[in-house]
Amino acid sequence: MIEFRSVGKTFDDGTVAVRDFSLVLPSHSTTVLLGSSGSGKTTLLRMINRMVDPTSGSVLIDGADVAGRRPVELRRSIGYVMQNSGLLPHRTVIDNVATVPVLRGVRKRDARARALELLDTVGLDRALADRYPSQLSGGQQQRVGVARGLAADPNILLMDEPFGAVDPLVRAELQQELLRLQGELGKTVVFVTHDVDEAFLLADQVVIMREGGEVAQRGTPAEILAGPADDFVAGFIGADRGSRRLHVREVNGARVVVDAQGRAAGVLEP
Ligand SMILES: Nc1ncnc2c1ncn2[C@@H]1O[C@H](COP(=O)(O)OP(=O)(O)OP(=O)(O)O)[C@@H](O)[C@H]1O
Repeated sequence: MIEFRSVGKTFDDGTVAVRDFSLVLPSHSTTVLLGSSGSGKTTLLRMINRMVDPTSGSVLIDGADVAGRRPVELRRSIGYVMQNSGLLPHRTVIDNVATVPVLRGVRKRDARARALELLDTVGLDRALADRYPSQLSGGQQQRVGVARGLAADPNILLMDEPFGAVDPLVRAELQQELLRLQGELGKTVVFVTHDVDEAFLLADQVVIMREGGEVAQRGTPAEILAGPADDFVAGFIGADRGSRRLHVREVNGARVVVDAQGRAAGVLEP
């Protein structure tokens, strides 16, 4: 379990990124921080592995304050996947995946063998292992990024807009892959995005954020859809535009669910 207790962050230049943020993130589930640019999502994510230290309050992992952990050691024990995969350009795919385990003392041969297994896990062909990142597509690079995030077998996986830079089709594929992986591995995933559909698809818990790290609403996707807390949330998730309203239409005796544009979304079971 990860817990933010009245956390604040004011950067050296006086920017208040987060005022007072509290949240519990249950283990083995996915929490999505959803909000527009500058709402403090990345800052909060990075507090978990001490890439950023809060200026007030504390962050706890399984009840222990991360302030008591050595940052480098903590960072290597937590998976981190970012938007542009963050791969080392002069290292091959397999070396990129094996880097952290080697730094943690795993023998190189063992780390490479495990890295090959991880390529399978994220749905990448082992034939790509000796390529350099620039020789991969964007979607393949992101998969390598996920494999690298999983390499140290962390309990916690931090994902900062990991699929933001790939085209919509590949993005949808990566989202499905993450759902499958999460079903198998059951990590504690913290996922940052400003894409509402992505958030609702992946999250067990969604946290909708306003500027300054203020929580506008927290709940399951169904709870938020069923009852947006205010106009800000309704606007953010598109409820006010009716774009998430589904209707039932009778077609040849069957009840078909259609979206705001009249597109068929599915059939209601009798
Ligand atoms: N190192 C820094 N120094 C000063 N201000 C910063 C620093 N890092 C972030 N900020 C500011 O803190 C605020 C929150 O930034 P943060 O990156 O956490 O937002 P975000 O919600 O992740 O945004 P995005 O979706 O654009 O990544 C912004 O106003 C940003 O400009």
